[in-house]
Amino acid sequence: MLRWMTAGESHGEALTALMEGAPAGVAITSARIGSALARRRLGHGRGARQRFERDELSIIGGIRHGLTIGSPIALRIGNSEWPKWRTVMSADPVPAEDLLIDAGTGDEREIARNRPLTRPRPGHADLPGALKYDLPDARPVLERASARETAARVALGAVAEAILEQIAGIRLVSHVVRIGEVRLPAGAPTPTPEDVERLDADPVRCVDPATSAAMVECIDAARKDGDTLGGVVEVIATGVPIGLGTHTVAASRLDARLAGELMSIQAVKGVEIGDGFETAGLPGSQAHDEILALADGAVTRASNRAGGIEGGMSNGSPIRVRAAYKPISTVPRALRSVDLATGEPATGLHQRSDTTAVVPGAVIAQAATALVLAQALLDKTGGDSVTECAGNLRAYTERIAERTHWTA
Ligand SMILES: Cc1cc2nc3c(=O)[nH]c(=O)nc-3n(C[C@H](O)[C@H](O)[C@H](O)COP(=O)(O)O)c2cc1C
Ligand SMILES: C=C(O[C@@H]1CC(C(=O)O)=C[C@@H](OP(=O)(O)O)[C@H]1O)C(=O)O
Repeated sequence: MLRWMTAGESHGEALTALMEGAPAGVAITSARIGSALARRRLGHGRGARQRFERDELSIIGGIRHGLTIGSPIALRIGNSEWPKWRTVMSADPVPAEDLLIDAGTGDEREIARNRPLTRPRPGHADLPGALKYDLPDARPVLERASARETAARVALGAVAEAILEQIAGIRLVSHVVRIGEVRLPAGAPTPTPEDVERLDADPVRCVDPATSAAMVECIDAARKDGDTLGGVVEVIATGVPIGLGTHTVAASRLDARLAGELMSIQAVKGVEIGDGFETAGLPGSQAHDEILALADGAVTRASNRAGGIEGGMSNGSPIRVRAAYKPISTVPRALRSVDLATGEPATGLHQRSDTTAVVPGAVIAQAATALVLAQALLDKTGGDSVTECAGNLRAYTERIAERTHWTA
């Protein structure tokens, strides 16, 4: 079974990403993983940190000469800003005087880094985390809650996309469909994997230039107003064979697995499969995707409102999922809070923040989707090598083609 895990803190030395269960023979390079990491850094609405921080990728294990070798894949994403955080985030104890609020440098940013974080931000992990883990300072909580962790998941997502592509020809694309109140109009074209370069070039990863301009304006207005924004992203996977996931075990349903993984992304508060929320209001006669033809393994449907999943299984149509991001909780126009050290009224901590995470959020949602689809694909095909997995998939699809070959 394909499994993955990440470790590391936002301002720590590095993030670590581990993947177990990838077959041997998947072509993947640090350039390909690096370009996924670079894509996550694109987009209008992020704060200063994205401009100066660099992801320093190294492949530690599981890949040799550009091919996976079947062993666990280990990736390290070093943080170029580590020297500034070496004391605050030291794993070993440090002398108390080094952690004084003003360690003598007189540098305001240095002072801010060292100060205990006792003014929890409503919407962030600070308050429940500090109380649950019995910590006087929310620093350790926000360090791990931070979406910096998504760099590790995006790196793993690049491996997952290579697995999907090389075994089954499955490809993914992600885009932004809403930021604040600005929405992609109904009827706008749905992007395909061929549109990736164009989407990368757009400041808000939007297919429609007029909507993109309105989204940029909306982000700029929020920033000027000391506020933050949320929005909605969509991920589309094409070339998915029938039968990934299962109706037989609740937790193994493909839609359940996708929803769980997407919901695990920082700030995601809603997941939609296909037109889930809209179809809730339609009569059944208009809500489903009529089957127009079934021949030699190919299914023709009148629509794809189900987002390519029926009964917890892929149905051969493109998979289409959406994730709703809430607005960033470090609101410059700080929200009311209570100081954890004194119990006195305070305002939530604010040093710097993104205005919106929706644009990188699309890329992160794509990685999450790729990981779940790769896991479901390998569940279906089994196999220790790409050749074996692809052969098993071929035998299965040939059987479906055989079953749906109608002779007069
Ligand atoms: C790409 C990305 C960037 C984010 N940047 C910030 C930020 O600058 N400030 C902030 O308060 N939250 C930011 N968040 C959201 C927090 O990480 C998230 O709200 C927090 O961990 C609490 O988790 P929850 O919102 O899922 O409940 C970001 C999220 C993502 C996906
Ligand atoms: C570093 C990243 O995102 C960070 C995620 C984040 C948060 O609270 O989630 C808060 C911000 O960091 P800071 O509080 O240090 O300014 C973002 O920059 C990244 O995505 O690479």
